[in-house]
Amino acid sequence: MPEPIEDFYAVIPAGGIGSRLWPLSRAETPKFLHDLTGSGVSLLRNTWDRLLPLAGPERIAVVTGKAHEQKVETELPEILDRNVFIESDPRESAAAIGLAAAILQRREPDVIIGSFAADHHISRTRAFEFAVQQAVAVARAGYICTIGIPPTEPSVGFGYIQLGGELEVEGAPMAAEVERFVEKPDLETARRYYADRSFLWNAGMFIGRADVLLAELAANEPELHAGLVEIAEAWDEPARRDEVVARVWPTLKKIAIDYAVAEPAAAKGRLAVVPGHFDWDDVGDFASLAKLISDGRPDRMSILGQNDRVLADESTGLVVSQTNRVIAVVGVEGLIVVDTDDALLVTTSEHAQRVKSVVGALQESGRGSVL
Ligand SMILES: Nc1nc2c(ncn2[C@@H]2O[C@H](COP(=O)(O)OP(=O)(O)O[C@H]3O[C@H](CO)[C@@H](O)[C@H](O)[C@@H]3O)[C@@H](O)[C@H]2O)c(=O)[nH]1
Repeated sequence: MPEPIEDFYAVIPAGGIGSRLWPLSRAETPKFLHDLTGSGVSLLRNTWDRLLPLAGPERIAVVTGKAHEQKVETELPEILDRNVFIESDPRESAAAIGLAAAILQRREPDVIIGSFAADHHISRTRAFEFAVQQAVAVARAGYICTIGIPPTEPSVGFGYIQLGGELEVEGAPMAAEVERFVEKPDLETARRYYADRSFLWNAGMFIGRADVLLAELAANEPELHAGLVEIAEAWDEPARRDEVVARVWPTLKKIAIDYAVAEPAAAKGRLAVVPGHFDWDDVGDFASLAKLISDGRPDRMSILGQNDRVLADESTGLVVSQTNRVIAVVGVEGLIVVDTDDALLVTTSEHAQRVKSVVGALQESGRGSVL
């Protein structure tokens, strides 16, 4: 096991409702609070455990919404209070990660931070650790470093990283400059990038010196940066924090870090990448969840939950059972059934990405209580 990296802080932004996993993932209990892989613990807890050898328990921070504060602390009883950063409302990943960067940089001017999604599945953790160790070495050299995953399909759900020239950084033998970063291209572009072997998927991890990340944010989104710095200055003073947060946070622009930092940094030659040779899955929809838990047997029905109540005969796909109801599936391929107390979803693997639209429709039609 590696020794924790001295000047490193791991940040876990835990927000977003995982709308493609509705009705399993809800506003109250989003994806990161679920055990989707049968490991016995939530994805958030898995993320914490994975980061522990790299950062140590006192140097992992979580950025999350007010509504999830209690649950996060139950999942991570050893997290220090000073490392839980609560947002009054979600303002997307640039604000969430930027807030952590601004607070931590004020406390420790030269700190290197790594941001890691709360809801991904990763196996072969030694290879993950090696990638992060290399990314930290690259960050010390002044770059913002991403981790790139070899694509397996032309997905439109990921950012794409085009590899540039090799980087000469000690401790990072596989690092390269990023020629171009393109967040979630359209299908035609994704197909082109997939066919071109110089592109990797962005794994959604950003490692950089906090001051470098903040400088990039200041250059591209000056008002967002100024607001975050104002909040960070008051954060560790309880008497001022509430007033400043209440006044400034709601004014901050909602934008993903991929647009606010990664794309522009790549255009200026300040973004780097280390390939990740570990198994990585963002468990973004039910089709990928079905694949993940199929145990290498796509010819069978995967079952999550009360599996003694599910009868599957010559069927493939996924049944998620959260009720006492018996579910029988006969002779259907690629079926997805998600049964919860107040909502039932039926779709197919092929259409799993479209589940997100149900969430929008429920919101618009005033039936948001089941979200
Ligand atoms: N605290 C907090 N966290 C947030 C918020 N919005 C998003 N996050 C967190 O930020 C991370 C990224 O989430 P998204 O911004 O929804 O990104 P995405 O659609 O999953 O795409 C990102 O990840 C892909 C890999 O899964 C990348 O391929 C892509 O380029 C991008 O970085 C996740 O950990 C999510 O929980 C927020 O308002 N508050």
